[in-house]
Amino acid sequence: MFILDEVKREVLLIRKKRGLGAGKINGPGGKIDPGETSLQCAIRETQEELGVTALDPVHHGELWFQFVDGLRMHVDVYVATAHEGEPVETDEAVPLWTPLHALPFDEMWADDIHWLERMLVEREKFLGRFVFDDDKMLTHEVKWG
Ligand SMILES: Nc1nc2c([nH]c(=O)n2[C@H]2C[C@H](O)[C@@H](COP(=O)(O)OP(=O)(O)OP(=O)(O)O)O2)c(=O)[nH]1
Repeated sequence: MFILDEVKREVLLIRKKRGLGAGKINGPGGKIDPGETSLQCAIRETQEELGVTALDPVHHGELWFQFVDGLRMHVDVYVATAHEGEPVETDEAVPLWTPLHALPFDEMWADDIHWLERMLVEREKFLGRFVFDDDKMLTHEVKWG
């Protein structure tokens, strides 16, 4: 989930403290619970990780990851331009309001540089496919529109 402040031109990121991608900067998110939609999951994870409720999130993209060890992962990406509550640090994450022109790609997942800024600035929708060997991205392919 990427929450935007359109006036300040900032996005609410997190530094993740534990779980997959611990130490990395990312949008809030996590695994779908039984019976939940991906949208409900993204809203719940954002509440759990930051104490903030995203309002009217829009589905903006899909990430398909193939890891060489066989693991596959599918991630739905949402953008919200309104929210309730002020972000707080939790056991899971530190909130980071970040200018859209200064996204910290060197501390993010390796694929993010290929879609995140264009999605947030141009508000385009996308589909991304990536092959990873552990943390290292081997191939990337992004389709827009
Ligand atoms: N931006 C971006 N996000 C990614 C990438 N890979 C990846 O798993 N994510 C997201 C999807 C999830 O929101 C989050 C990983 O969460 P997870 O489901 O494995 O982990 P978690 O430990 O937080 O899960 P949970 O126990 O809270 O459900 O990171 C990536 O390459 N780029």
